[in-house]
Amino acid sequence: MKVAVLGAAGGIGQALSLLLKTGLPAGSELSLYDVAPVVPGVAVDLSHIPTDVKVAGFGADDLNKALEGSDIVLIPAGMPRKPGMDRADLFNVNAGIIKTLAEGIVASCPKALVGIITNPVNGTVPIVAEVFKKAGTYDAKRVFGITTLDVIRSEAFVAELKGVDVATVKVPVIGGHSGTTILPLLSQVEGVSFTDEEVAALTPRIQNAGTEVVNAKAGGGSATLSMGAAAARFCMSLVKGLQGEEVVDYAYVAVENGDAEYFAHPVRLGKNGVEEILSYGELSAFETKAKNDMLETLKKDIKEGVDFMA
Ligand SMILES: NC(=O)c1ccc[n+]([C@@H]2O[C@H](COP(=O)([O-])OP(=O)(O)OC[C@H]3O[C@@H](n4cnc5c(N)ncnc54)[C@H](O)[C@@H]3O)[C@@H](O)[C@H]2O)c1
Ligand SMILES: O=C(O)C[C@H](O)C(=O)O
Repeated sequence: MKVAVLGAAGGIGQALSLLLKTGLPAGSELSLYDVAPVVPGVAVDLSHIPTDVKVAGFGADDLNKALEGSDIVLIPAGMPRKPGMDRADLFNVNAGIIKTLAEGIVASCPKALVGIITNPVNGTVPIVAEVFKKAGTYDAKRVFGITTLDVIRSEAFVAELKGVDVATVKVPVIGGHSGTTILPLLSQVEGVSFTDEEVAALTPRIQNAGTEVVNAKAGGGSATLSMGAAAARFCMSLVKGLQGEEVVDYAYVAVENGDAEYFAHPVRLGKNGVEEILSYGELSAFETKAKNDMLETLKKDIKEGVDFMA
């Protein structure tokens, strides 16, 4: 199993690479790519951890070498937010980065499963899909926007609010990855119930959790450690799927006849990536309204990504 991390020298990239060095199955290869000159050093540093995962670092000119033969490519490359910015404000800078990296994937590992972290995820996932379509290598089952951070935050906040063991909490989160497009389905959390007031307070807390971190870091970036943990967890779901295990996880994927062209759903993962897009089930009246209200924003974000490649 070869996993490539593009943007591996950044805040997320380093945390994620550490977790993959210690968590990937024995015999795996971890390929670290970044335009920052520190990336070979990150690889050397990680290589001193005694696990059976081989690490190599690749600098700016070696994207193709970094990607060659990859089964999974994770992309946390690009600029993070500062206080006062929306994720959409990152589009102009990050769209070009994502396009270049997607072109590298076309050239070197067109069959890889690709997990996109770079914001704004609502628009960067369509860019990757459009690059692959242009090249004739698109397979909708292999392209994922990673929304696991919304899921793990929901688990943490629900456990904290209800005083239950976090290991037992499962919270479905659908939609997109910004503001109101993030829709936690609190009505479907098993074993606990919420008052209307709790739902009205917890839903925006989950939706604004990224901003909570951005403000707390006071200009020093956005979530990196929790995102590293989230991306590592999602990567392990992809790995298990590739190994033939049946896994269900949440991700922002292309959906036919869905609420929008791309929408985070529960998906059944397997050897080909998405084996089945599962229904998100019944929504409460609160969730139905929240979903209907955010669709215009989500569709606009998606169109921005598609139009960038037109
Ligand atoms: N999907 C999510 O839930 C989620 C969560 C947190 C952050 N993010 C996003 O992830 C991105 C990275 O955040 P971060 O905190 O790690 O930022 P960071 O600035 O710490 O790291 C970004 C890294 O990308 C590298 N980079 C820039 N251009 C590149 C290119 N063309 N090729 C390869 N590498 C390149 C930089 O050199 C840097 O090392 C941001 O866009 C941020 O908004 C997404
Ligand atoms: O909020 C951000 O800008 C980063 C990330 O999307 C998050 O949810 O933490």
